[in-house]
Amino acid sequence: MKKVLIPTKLNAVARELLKDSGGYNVVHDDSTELKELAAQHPDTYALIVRSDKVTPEIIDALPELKVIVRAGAGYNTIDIRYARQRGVDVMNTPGANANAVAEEVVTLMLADARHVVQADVSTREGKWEKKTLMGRELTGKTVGIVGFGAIGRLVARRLAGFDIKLLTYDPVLSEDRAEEFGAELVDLPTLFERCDYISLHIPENDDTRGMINKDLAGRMKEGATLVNCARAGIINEDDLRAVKAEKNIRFLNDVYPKDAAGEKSVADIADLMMPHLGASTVEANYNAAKRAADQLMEYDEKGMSTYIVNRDVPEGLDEMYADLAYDLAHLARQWVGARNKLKMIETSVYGSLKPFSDWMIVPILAAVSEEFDRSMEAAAAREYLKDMGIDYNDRETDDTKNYGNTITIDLAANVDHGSLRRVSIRGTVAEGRLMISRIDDFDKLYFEPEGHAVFFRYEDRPGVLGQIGVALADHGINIDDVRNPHDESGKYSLAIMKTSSPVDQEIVDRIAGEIDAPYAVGITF
Ligand SMILES: NC(=O)C1=CN([C@@H]2O[C@H](COP(=O)(O)OP(=O)(O)OC[C@H]3O[C@@H](n4cnc5c(N)ncnc54)[C@H](O)[C@@H]3O)[C@@H](O)[C@H]2O)C=CC1
Ligand SMILES: O=C(O)C(=O)COP(=O)(O)O
Repeated sequence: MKKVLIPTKLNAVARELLKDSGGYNVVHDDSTELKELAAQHPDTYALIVRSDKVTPEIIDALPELKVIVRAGAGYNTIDIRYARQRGVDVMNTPGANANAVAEEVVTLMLADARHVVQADVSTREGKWEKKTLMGRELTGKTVGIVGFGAIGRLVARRLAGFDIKLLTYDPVLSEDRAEEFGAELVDLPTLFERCDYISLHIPENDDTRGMINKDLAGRMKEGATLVNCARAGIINEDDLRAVKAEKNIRFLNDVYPKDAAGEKSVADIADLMMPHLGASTVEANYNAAKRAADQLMEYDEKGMSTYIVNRDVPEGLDEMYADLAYDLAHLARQWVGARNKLKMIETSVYGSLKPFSDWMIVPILAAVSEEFDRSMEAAAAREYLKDMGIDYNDRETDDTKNYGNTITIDLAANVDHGSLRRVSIRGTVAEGRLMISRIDDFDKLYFEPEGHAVFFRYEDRPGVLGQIGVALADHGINIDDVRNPHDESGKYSLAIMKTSSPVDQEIVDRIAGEIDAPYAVGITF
């Protein structure tokens, strides 16, 4: 049974669903520190968290860990890059708690506009501050939503009853789509200049950290309100502090650098502060818990999930093609010699995959270089290649060749005395399976890159397959499947054998010597 650790306050539905499925041993404990729980349960397979910090130390303490599910939206508290390096997938449950946040935003806006907290305190104290607590109405005001995702859209819908003028900024949103929500798509400076209320609904990441700076805050209208129920790091606190004093900005806040008791650095500038309660409703907690359990079970069934956030596959690209690019590059790298210095990578991407050809360098590089982190961007990959002195060429391709949706990867590496060793490998996805269709001149292979395999290229003659089979058997290795195509000239043969267990390159090299095969590779996909 797979062990699932839930070290957080999460609706019991997650625990129950997983237990009922019969496949999971669930440890749900929200009163012990995650660090301590990790030490107690090193055999944890999946971790389900909320805003709990998942550091490299936690990941390292769980050597069996395969997946982290963030029951919620923001995953900036999880070291997703480190998780990637360790082969751990990270998922979130987008939208599951969005309505709770949207309602919190409306609550904060109205509470501040009508001085609800202050009025309660002073009335309890026996005061009658009817004159000083004059309010403002939300109706008819201009509201700007930064980030028009699950929460941003719901804020728009919930506020619709107030007859507001709605502006939004989101780089992936089209004007037409914004219009469908009754919103005008504008740039960020315009949004800050025109709105009475601005609500932030973007993730915190390298692009958005400190995004709300002096320039943007300085554009706000006198007395306008800024709501942050997204993440603390998005706002440059000192810049906001400076502008707030000048312009009487109202600042309503739910989020902090750290989710913990203690003094808050924003206390002097925040007009309302909540202890990160955006998602803390019974309904959202149930939804997120259920989604976390359902997604985990689906992930285990299919071995894949569209909710994975640290594999970085672009929208519109079937994840399988990213895996294909990885497997092709992995095989090509072994083919040119895993320890030989790589000199050149060339990709030829056909059919509907063409728009993603630039991005393909990410899984390719992850396959050919252990240090490269698959969660990185294509631009970083190209920089990395430049630094390593590896030529990279994404070839223009011609679809009249009828190659369908295929990827070809050519690699060249330096062998002794500056000579180059090259390989060209093509593959596709057919019937939902990855297929390697060509290696150099060996065509129509349709070989599934899965499990363990050995490849030997040799001058064609009878008896070689038998020799390889006997040599493998001597090492206790069984053969599960064999292909033995000839190249176009008919002079060379390629033996592809799937084996019951991995075959050390040392054994492969010894067999290659016996059968005089200059190209020989043992690989596990
Ligand atoms: N206070 C709380 O308890 C909660 C806070 N959150 C925070 O809210 C954030 C948004 O959540 P969702 O709406 O569910 O996520 P989402 O992924 O559905 O939406 C985020 C939107 O932000 C947009 N975006 C990304 N970078 C941007 C940029 N530089 N400028 C403008 N827009 C940008 C994206 O295109 C996307 O449409 C989460 O990442 C999380 O940090 C989420 C849930 C609860
Ligand atoms: O889902 C999110 O991004 C949130 O910020 C909610 O955090 P929480 O689950 O309440 O710790």
